[in-house]
Amino acid sequence: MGEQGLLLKTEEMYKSFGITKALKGVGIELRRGQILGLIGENGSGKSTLTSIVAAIQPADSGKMYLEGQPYEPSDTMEANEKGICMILQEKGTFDALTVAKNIFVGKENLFCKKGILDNRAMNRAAQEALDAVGADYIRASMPLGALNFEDRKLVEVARAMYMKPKILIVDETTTALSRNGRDILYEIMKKMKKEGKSVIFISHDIDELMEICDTLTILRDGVYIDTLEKEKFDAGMIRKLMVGREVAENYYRSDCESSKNKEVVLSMDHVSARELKDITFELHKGEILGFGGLADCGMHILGSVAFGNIEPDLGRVLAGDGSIIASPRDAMGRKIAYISKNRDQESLMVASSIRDNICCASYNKLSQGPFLWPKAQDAFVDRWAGELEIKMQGLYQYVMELSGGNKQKVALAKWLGFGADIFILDCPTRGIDIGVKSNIYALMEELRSQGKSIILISEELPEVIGMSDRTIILKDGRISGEFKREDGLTETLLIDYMV
Ligand SMILES: Nc1ncnc2c1ncn2[C@@H]1O[C@H](COP(=O)(O)OP(=O)(O)OP(=O)(O)O)[C@@H](O)[C@H]1O
Repeated sequence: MGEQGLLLKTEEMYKSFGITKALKGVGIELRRGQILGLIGENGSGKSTLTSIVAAIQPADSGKMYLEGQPYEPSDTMEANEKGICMILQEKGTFDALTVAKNIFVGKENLFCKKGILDNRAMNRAAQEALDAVGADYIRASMPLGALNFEDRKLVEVARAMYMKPKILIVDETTTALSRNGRDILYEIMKKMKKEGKSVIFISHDIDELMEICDTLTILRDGVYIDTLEKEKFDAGMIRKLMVGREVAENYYRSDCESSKNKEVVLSMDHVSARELKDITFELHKGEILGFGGLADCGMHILGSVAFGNIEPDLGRVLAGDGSIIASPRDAMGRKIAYISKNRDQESLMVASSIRDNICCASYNKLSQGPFLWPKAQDAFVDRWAGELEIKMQGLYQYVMELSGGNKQKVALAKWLGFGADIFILDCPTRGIDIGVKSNIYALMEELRSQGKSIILISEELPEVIGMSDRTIILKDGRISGEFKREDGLTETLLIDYMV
């Protein structure tokens, strides 16, 4: 490749956070019309590198070139003006503002005349931005807080695309999107490529990366490892380069038997709540019960209702002893744990330490009378953070400073430490790298063999099929099918019940 085709180049990028060396001399190259995938284990430096390119934070040292010229943006506005936009891993929007104000946050002056904001013009332009990315069903004048998690992400996509970027950076966004949202994003990437623009795409899904990207750059522990062109893509090789050792491809359960225990530990009795309609099921002891469907089928609400977060309009959620679960307090009293898909907002206290997050559900266990024993807390956190291999500087580090996958591990560590008997896991491996993913599946099998029960909600059908004793498919808020593990399930069969 001649320098001519080169759009962006980084050289010798270094970045440390205290004792953590997030980037150790990373250089990458991005060509015009290229979709470049970035892959690496949790904490390998992907978000750090791309957020420096998008000027969200500065590097400690290193050089960047855009179209052959030194590129030294002082803030995100300047990066935007130079054609670089980034869609963040977690929430980058404000609930209290309208969709339009979120799209034009910081750019309100585009719609100001003599100091007065022309809301109608702003709404019109925002609607055009939404329509242009295929999210025309989202209304620009709505408050953002009224949208679901997936649609909020699309607002961010519309905001980025309104800037007509030359380089779009997509950081682990597809796992936050519905199928429809993913298709929208893939279309955008393909269109950019056709127009000679470029994309940096971060994902943990190797199949997705191999399909979408032209080139893959692999990072490990803040170090550049290798770059592969499409014709050299090989899943086994990519995994090996990422982790530094061979990783088995098949990490799901190998048995084909369903659990036979009939003891009911949790049930829903004709529950209707928001988009859920007339849901009845029983979860048994020692069972993994999978829920699958399209992102808007109601399965994410189901998890929240089962934990008592959302009150049913009709029907009841019952614990095994027949008592009603009407609040998270009731749920925790019955040893029920819940991990939401909406990780940073609902599963974690990101502005608190790792220690507080892991201990917060277990203070009863860690206290004696009114006293909390710091040493007991430290040992507790050490044990569970170790079990999940959380990459951190120390127990007192803020959760917001962790990489995405390590945040997810903190959420899991909290509930494992709590000693829950029932786990409601909504997209538990979201953003988690393949090495740790297999540990989480092994952990789920172990919990099951200890007689614990799991509700696994996931948009990844292979995960649901691979791990569940029984699978329930939801469609438009209703149960459309129920299958046992031994039924020889395939994705194709289940998709027929989803759409
Ligand atoms: N603001 C910060 N303060 C302290 N440490 C940080 C901060 N941001 C990132 N780090 C650390 O830098 C390292 C690299 O993190 P980064 O988010 O770049 O990883 P990643 O490859 O994007 O991971 P993931 O796949 O989990 O999203 C991690 O150890 C992380 O904890």
